[in-house]
Amino acid sequence: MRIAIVTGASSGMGREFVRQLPYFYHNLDEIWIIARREEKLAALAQGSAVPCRIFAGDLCKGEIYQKLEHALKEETPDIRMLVNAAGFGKVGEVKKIAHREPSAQTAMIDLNCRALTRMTLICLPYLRLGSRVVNLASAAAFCPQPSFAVYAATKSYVLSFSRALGAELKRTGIYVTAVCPGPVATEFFDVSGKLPNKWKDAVMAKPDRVVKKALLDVRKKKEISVYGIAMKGAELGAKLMPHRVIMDLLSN
Ligand SMILES: NC(=O)C1=CN([C@@H]2O[C@H](COP(=O)(O)OP(=O)(O)OC[C@H]3O[C@@H](n4cnc5c(N)ncnc54)[C@H](OP(=O)(O)O)[C@@H]3O)[C@@H](O)[C@H]2O)C=CC1
Ligand SMILES: N[C@@H](C=O)C(=O)O
Repeated sequence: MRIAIVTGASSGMGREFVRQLPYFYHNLDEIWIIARREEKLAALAQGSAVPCRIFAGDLCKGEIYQKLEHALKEETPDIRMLVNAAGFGKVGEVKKIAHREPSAQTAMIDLNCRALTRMTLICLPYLRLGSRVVNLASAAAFCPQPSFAVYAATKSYVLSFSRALGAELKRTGIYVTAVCPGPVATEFFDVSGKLPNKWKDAVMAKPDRVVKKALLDVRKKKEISVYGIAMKGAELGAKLMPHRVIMDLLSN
C-alpha cells in the first residue's frame, strides 16, 4: 500500500497538502491525516480524491503515536511522503507570554520540535527509494526573532534537523525538504496572536500557492523551499547581514 501521511491536516497548509497531493502523486492508495479536530479531518476526507484514514489526536500526547504505530505495523505501507505540518507559534516577548500562558512556550517546543522528530522516527522504517519527508519550518528559521523568540528557535531546529537528515538519507534515495514560508494566511495567526511586524501583512501569502511551490520543490529534491521574492530576500539577508542588525530591524 502506497500512502502519504500529513500532520496538521485539519487546516492551513497541512490541509492544502492533502488537497494537492493527489495531483502530484497519482498512485497513492491512501492519505493518513492527523490533527486534533476530528470533524475537520472528516470534512477533508469527504472531499478528497484519494481515500483518507483519520487519526484524530494530540501530537503532544502518547496515544496518537500508539494508534499510528499499530496501523503501520498492520499495513507495512510504503510511505511515499511524510508531511510534518502540525505546529503553532506565539507572538510576544518571552516573559510576557510566560506570564499570560505559562505552558505555551514549552508546548511549542513539544509540538514543533519533539512531535515532528517523533513522527519522523516512527515513519523512517517505512520510507523507500524516492520517498519524501516534508517539514514545515519557516522563514523565522533564518534568524532569531525578538517577540517570536521560542517560535523562531523551534523553526531553526526544524531547518537544521531537516538538512542534516536529508544529508544522511540522500544515499538511500530518500529526500527531505524544509519548507520555509514567510507569513501565510491560515489559522496560524488566530493562535499566535497579532503579527509582531506590520510589514508581514504586506507579504502575506496564500496557502495553496505556498504548498504548490513546496510540492514542485519536493519533486526537484530541493533541500529548502522558499516561496516568494520577499522571503528569498530574507533568506539571503540572513546569510549576508549580521543577525544583530536584523534583530534590531525586527525590534523597531
Ligand atoms: N501561517 C504561517 O504564516 C506560517 C506557518 N508555518 C508553519 O506551517 C505549519 C502549518 O501552519 P499553518 O497551516 O499556517 O497553521 P494552522 O494553524 O492553520 O494549522 C496548524 C495545524 O496543526 C495542528 N495542530 C496544532 N496543535 C496540534 C497538536 N497538539 N496535535 C496535533 N495537531 C496539532 C492543527 O490542528 P488541530 O487544531 O485540529 O489539532 C492544524 O491542523 C506550522 O508548523 C507553522 O509553524 C511556517 C511559516 C509560516
Ligand atoms: N513565517 C511566519 C511564521 O512562521 C511569520 O514570520 O509570521
